[in-house]
Amino acid sequence: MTFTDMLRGAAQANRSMLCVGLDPEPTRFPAGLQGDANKIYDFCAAIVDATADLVIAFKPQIAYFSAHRAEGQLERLMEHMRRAAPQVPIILDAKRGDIGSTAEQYAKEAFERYGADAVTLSPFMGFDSVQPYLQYEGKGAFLLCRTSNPGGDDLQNQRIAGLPGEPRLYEHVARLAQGPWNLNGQLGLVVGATYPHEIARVRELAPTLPLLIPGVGAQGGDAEATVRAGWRADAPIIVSSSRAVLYASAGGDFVAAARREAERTRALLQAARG
Ligand SMILES: O=c1ccn([C@@H]2O[C@H](COP(=O)(O)O)[C@@H](O)[C@H]2O)c(=O)[nH]1
Repeated sequence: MTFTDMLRGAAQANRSMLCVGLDPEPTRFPAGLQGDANKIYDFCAAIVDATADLVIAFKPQIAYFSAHRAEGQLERLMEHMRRAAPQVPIILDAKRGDIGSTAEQYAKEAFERYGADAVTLSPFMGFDSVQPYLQYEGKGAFLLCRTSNPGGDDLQNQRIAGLPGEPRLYEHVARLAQGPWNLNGQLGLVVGATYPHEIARVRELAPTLPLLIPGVGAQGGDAEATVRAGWRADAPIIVSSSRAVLYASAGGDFVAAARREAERTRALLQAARG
């Protein structure tokens, strides 16, 4: 089964376009786990178990694990997600980008070591830095296109003078991903929920690609505008929220609170489809 098949299956089964992001920060854990980096697995597994029937995907962000020397816990968590929620695809948010020989190692890390179904990548180093990931049949790769942070303007919004029509860099990335770079239909794009106009533009240029859309919740992105701009019946969007779900409560009820916030966000997104 390919990553895209998994996405469609989870969207349908869970009636969802919500992705729960797993960004474990021990200082924000509830009492009993608080400050303890050895509890990263326990915290994340509890969130996974509470939300697995509500999501289209899970998105662990690798930095939150490696910063705490918790790669072993990430391996266990990936195994747990595959066992407890086999229908839900896992997007490893690693934002890799390097020369081909190094990219081969990063691809091996994402798909063989961690068993991710998809990975996030920076396209900045060009196609040969993306190609090694495409050797893994059925796996997905999301290219950063128009990111959710204000600094995304610095490069992504600049026009490329040498190209016909002087497209903005993010528009060029969207065209490449929809067209010549998408050799086996494995590519998707990352577009921030904080920029709904750009989501709409990316959707115009990349009508069939899955869009990974972080930025609702803690970053204040507009969930309804996001869906109106990006959702198409035949092209999934994966709207990701991390902190708003993970830290919905700092108390002993954090699991129930996370589920409530995931339910609330899922309902908001579904309702916006019109
Ligand atoms: O443009 C981007 C690309 C990736 N991210 C990642 O998504 C989550 C957002 O977390 P929240 O707590 O929901 O704000 C985080 O892992 C980022 O690294 C992004 O925010 N924007």
